[in-house]
Amino acid sequence: MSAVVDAPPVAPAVDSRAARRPSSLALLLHNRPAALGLVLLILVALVALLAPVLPLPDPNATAPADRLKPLFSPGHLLGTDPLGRDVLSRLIWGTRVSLSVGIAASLIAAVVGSAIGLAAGYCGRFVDSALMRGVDTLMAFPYILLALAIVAILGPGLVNALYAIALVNIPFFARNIRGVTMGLARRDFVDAARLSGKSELNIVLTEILPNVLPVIVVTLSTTVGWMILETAGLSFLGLGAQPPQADLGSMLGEGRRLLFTAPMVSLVPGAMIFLIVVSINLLGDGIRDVLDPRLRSGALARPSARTAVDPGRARPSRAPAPGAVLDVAGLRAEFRTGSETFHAVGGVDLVLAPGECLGLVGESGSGKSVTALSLAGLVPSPPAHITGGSVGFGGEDLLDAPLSKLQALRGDAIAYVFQDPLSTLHPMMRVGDQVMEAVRAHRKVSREAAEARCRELFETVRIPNPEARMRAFPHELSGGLRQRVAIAMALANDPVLLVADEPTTALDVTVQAEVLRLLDRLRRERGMAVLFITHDFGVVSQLCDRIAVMYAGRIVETGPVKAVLDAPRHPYTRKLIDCVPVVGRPERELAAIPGRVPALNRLPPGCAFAERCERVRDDCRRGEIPLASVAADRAVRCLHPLAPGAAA
Ligand SMILES: Nc1ncnc2c1ncn2[C@@H]1O[C@H](COP(=O)(O)OP(=O)(O)OP(=O)(O)O)[C@@H](O)[C@H]1O
Repeated sequence: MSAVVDAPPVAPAVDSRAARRPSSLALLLHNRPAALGLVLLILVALVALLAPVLPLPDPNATAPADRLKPLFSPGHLLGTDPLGRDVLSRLIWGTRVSLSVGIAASLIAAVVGSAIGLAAGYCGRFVDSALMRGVDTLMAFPYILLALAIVAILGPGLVNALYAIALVNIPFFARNIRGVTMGLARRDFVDAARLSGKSELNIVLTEILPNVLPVIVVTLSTTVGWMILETAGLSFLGLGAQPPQADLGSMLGEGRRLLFTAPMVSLVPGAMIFLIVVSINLLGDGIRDVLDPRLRSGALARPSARTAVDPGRARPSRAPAPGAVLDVAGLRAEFRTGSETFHAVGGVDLVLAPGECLGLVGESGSGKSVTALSLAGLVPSPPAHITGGSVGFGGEDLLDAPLSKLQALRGDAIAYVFQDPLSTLHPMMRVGDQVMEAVRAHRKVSREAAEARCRELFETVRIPNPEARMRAFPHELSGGLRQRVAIAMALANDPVLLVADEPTTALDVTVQAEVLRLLDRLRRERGMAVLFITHDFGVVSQLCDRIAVMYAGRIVETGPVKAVLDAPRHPYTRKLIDCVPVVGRPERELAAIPGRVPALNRLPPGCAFAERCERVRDDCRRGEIPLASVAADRAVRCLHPLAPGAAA
């Protein structure tokens, strides 16, 4: 048994720190701007809360003899205002008032607005129309005019300003929450709750509300600052806090007339408003990041145009495979989220000859898609990083190629077809236009020529009545037709390599058989190499020349399809094949594979399948296990492989 590939060892990554999920507070504090906002806000709130016990002069006690004292005067650290009142004392008491009013108004707006949004979004129809027309009416007036009108009716005063600010902000919450609720109300888990006999109110409170809550909290955290500003605005206009009570807005208003002679009187409350609003906004952004796991993992961050490749990555030591279309060696990719690292691809080798079809199979999460997407740098970074290996294509290593080269190859020499065309096709564009766009992205051709090419492609993939179908939108086509459109798009520029990631999983068996026949015909006619990702051994045996079985990010067995399926050598391949039902053999026992795939952030040393393997011995758990040649064009990553004659 000779070693085919000496892959660098997988780090025995049992890092207990990495395995722990960081708490929300830890994540919040990890975000520096948010942590700064939190600290500032806590400081301001603490000082405001402690106002009654701090040794401050009476904020409302006037002393005309002490009027407009400058900063750092004895007994008046921040000076005095035109009535001789201590500015520091008024600032602290005013901050207390402004914070309370801003937070109270936000809470009222959040509770009432969210209740309206939940009711409108969940009930729909008449309730939605009635509630939303009311909300639209509120939104139709400029907010400050509306607040002025409300205060004019109720009379000036801080409490009335609070009601006014809360009221004008209700539509903001109502609209946001209605939108989110409408999306959730049509989801399967809500139908399941209804089927379980839950009442509508119960569904709203236990199914919808918990899902909406992060949105409410995020909206709240970002609007408190805004409401403090609005309260200050009303007080500035003399409609909020009434003399002698201090709040930040009224202090600003009082200092306005002395802006040039005694600027500190207005600059001090202005600076405090700025500080509070900035710290709340920084904190609000941090809370949003923590509450949304997609933001935390980087999934919502705009991914860079290519997967990040570590500059000092481990390079393969083997010679390039002669004549191969694709020559992947020692490919390693990982996801870094927070303090955790998931080793999704751990040293994969793949070689594809022109016109060859290689089936990449393995359980869900084994790293098939990440491998396939890494070829053209399509795994989103953050959080992905390619940490090792090479991707030989067209005589160069694509991991070293500049972005412009990758962009020129994508959709041209390397094309992809995915499982769900509905999510990859543009919902608002006619399918013909999308295929034409794919052609024109890489070829300088006229619209007429692109249209003719599109028609030709639709005929190639056997879409009936191509003229009419070209004008259809994706949702107007059946699943099978949509997948044919996706294949036509992939073929638009005669790719040398087609990567098909479970392209038939969502289709029924008859359509699946048609699409497979189509792919088989196309690759034979065009000499196109196909990397076909699937869970389905039936599909592999029908379409592929060779098979590569993946487990926990590594190829564990590879060889010609018939040889591997007839007599698998790796116990994992054997188990996978045993899980497949065979028509006409009801007596055959279907054995589920016991145990689970190991966590990719805690891969064990040695064989990753050891825990689930009946043939495991001590040496399996020690050190690196190479992918070793066991016959012509066959290799297995196992120290104790099955005997060659052990037929499946
Ligand atoms: N954006 C991501 N952040 C963190 N981990 C990810 C991300 N994308 C994929 N992974 C992880 O990488 C591993 C490999 O995923 P991949 O999609 O390649 O599996 P797969 O074999 O194609 O599975 P399936 O057959 O279900 O599509 C999985 O454990 C997955 O959880």
